[in-house]
Formats: sequence, structure tokens, C-alpha cells
Amino acid sequence: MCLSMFRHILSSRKRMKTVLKVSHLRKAFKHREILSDVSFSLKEGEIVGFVGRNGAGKSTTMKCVVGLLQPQGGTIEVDVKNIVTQREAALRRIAAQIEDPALFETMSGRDNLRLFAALNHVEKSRIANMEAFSGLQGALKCRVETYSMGMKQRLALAIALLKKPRVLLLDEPMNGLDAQGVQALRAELKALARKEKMAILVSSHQLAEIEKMCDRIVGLKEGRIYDLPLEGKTTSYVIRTNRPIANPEGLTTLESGTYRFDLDGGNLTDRLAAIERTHRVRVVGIEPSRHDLEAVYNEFQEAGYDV
Ligand SMILES: Nc1ncnc2c1ncn2[C@@H]1O[C@H](COP(=O)(O)OP(=O)(O)OP(=O)(O)O)[C@@H](O)[C@H]1O
Repeated sequence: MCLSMFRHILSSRKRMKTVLKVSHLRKAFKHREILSDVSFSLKEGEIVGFVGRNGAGKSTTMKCVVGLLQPQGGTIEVDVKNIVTQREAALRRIAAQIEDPALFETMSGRDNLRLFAALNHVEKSRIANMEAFSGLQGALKCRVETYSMGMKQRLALAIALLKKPRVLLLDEPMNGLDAQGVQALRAELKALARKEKMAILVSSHQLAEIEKMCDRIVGLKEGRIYDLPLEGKTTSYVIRTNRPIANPEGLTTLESGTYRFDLDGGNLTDRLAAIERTHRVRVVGIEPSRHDLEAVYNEFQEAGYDV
């Protein structure tokens, strides 16, 4: 990959459309303020982790965003549609799985899917795609009351996705899934976010999962957002070069041909050009260093934020 392609990737990220904008959200229960000033936004195609200690207000935030709770202040826009003044249009563009799935237990999984599809005028091809997405295969013909919690979660998610939302909110989506189920769900959500340009906000206490799944994280403490954009704060990158570097000074060798470097506040494009020039190589791959995530969490905790 050449530098012009890097520039293209960086600028196309900048061009990504904001599909959820939450501004100065406030919510109290009987004068007990849970959310004081919550602001964040999601761009199309990105998966964002939502972290914070028990009771921080993650579910409350999500419930406000999908209109299940009435906030005392602030604005919420889904794809530029205001959740109060353009409620129907906004809600059409957003889906969520926040509490235990609400399913018709005595009906089959397939009938549940088809019922919700009929209510939302969903095309046949989308129903078939979501039947496949549920991963339930033969079990789709069985009554939901015979399903495990993990199977119900998958079915509920497939139902939520029927309407091709622009934004998907997931509260602890991995609960009830076995290791294989977690891996499969993660891969499928990542693929779906990219393919359908859907933004996903995932709340979870499983940091390892957040690390594998998300592009960046936002934290919530004392009613406010603590933003930790991985690419913004993360200054460490992993690169692959077209051939091994004999003397990789200034770079950490991860394996032959793969190196990590810290940007230290510099410009990424300039730094890559310097690496290519100094070491007479071509950079053929780059990604933000996942190694950095631990440092980001440490920073988060040092600042007094529990995750
Ligand atoms: N309907 C309600 N009435 C009164 N208090 C509520 C209500 N819903 C939530 N709360 C309180 O608001 C606070 C935030 O709860 P919330 O469920 O949003 O936290 P959370 O970050 O999702 O926690 P967890 O990680 O444990 O799921 C808690 O103290 C909770 O008791």
C-alpha cells in the first residue's frame, strides 16, 4: 500500500457521516441525577464500546436514545432526525437490544421473525438474510420457550436488524453466549457494520471483547462522557513492510517485517514517508496498535474512571 492510499483511507474516515448525535443529555430519577451532560456521536460503519462501572448510566443513556425514557434535557438525532420532533423517522433508523429479549415464547423463532417483519413491512430477502444471521438454522422451527438465553439473544438481534437500522445499540450483547457464539457474533457484527454502514454502540464490562470488537471507546462516569477515541489518543501503530528492515532503529520489531512505532504527536503520513526513506522499504500495511488499548485503559483508570 502506498502513501496516497493511506491519505485516501484517512480522508475517507473524515468523510464518514455522523448517524447518531447525542448532545448534553440529562436524566434524573426522582431528583437523583444519573446523566448530567452526556454528549457523543457515532459515525456510519464504526463500532464503539461504551464502558463504565455498574450503575454509571449506560442503559439509561441507551434507553433515552431509543425513546424508552424521557430525558430532562439535551437533544438526540438519528441520521439528522430529532428523536422528539421527528420521532417516527428517528426511531425507524435505530434499533436496540437493551433488556431481556421480548419474544413470543409459544411461537417458533421463524414465526417471531416473520411477525416482526410483517409489522415493519420488511422485504422477503431481508427476512431470509436475518434468518441466516440468527445462526439458529434448524432451531428456527422450534418454539422460543425451548431456546437457551444465547439463542434468544441471537433471535432478538436478528429481529432488531430486520429494518436495516442506521444505528444499533447493544447492552451487554455477549451475555449468555458461549465462547464460539461470542466469536461468531463479533465477526458478524463487524461485517454488518462495514457492509451496511451501520454504527454500533456496545456496552460491556468484558474489556477483552471491547478490544477485539470496537474501533474506539467512550466511558461514562458521574453522568459525563469520557471520550477515548483509540485513533485520536492512540499514538502507536503497527506496520508491515515489503521486506524486513536490517536495522529497525526507532521501531519495535514484532516479527520480521512487522514493526510498531509511537507517533509522539507527529504527523502519521510524514512519519511513514520517513520510515520508507530511511529504511528503503515500502509500507504495505498499517493499523492502530491494539497493544495501546491496555495503556488507554490504564490512563482511563488513573484518571479515576472504573471500567
Ligand atoms: N427506572 C428507574 N428508576 C429509578 N432509578 C433507576 C431507574 N433505572 C435506572 N435507575 C438507576 O440509575 C442508575 C443507572 O442505571 P443503569 O442501569 O443505567 O446503569 P448501567 O451503567 O447500565 O449499569 P450496569 O453496568 O450495572 O448495567 C442506577 O443507580 C439505577 O439504579
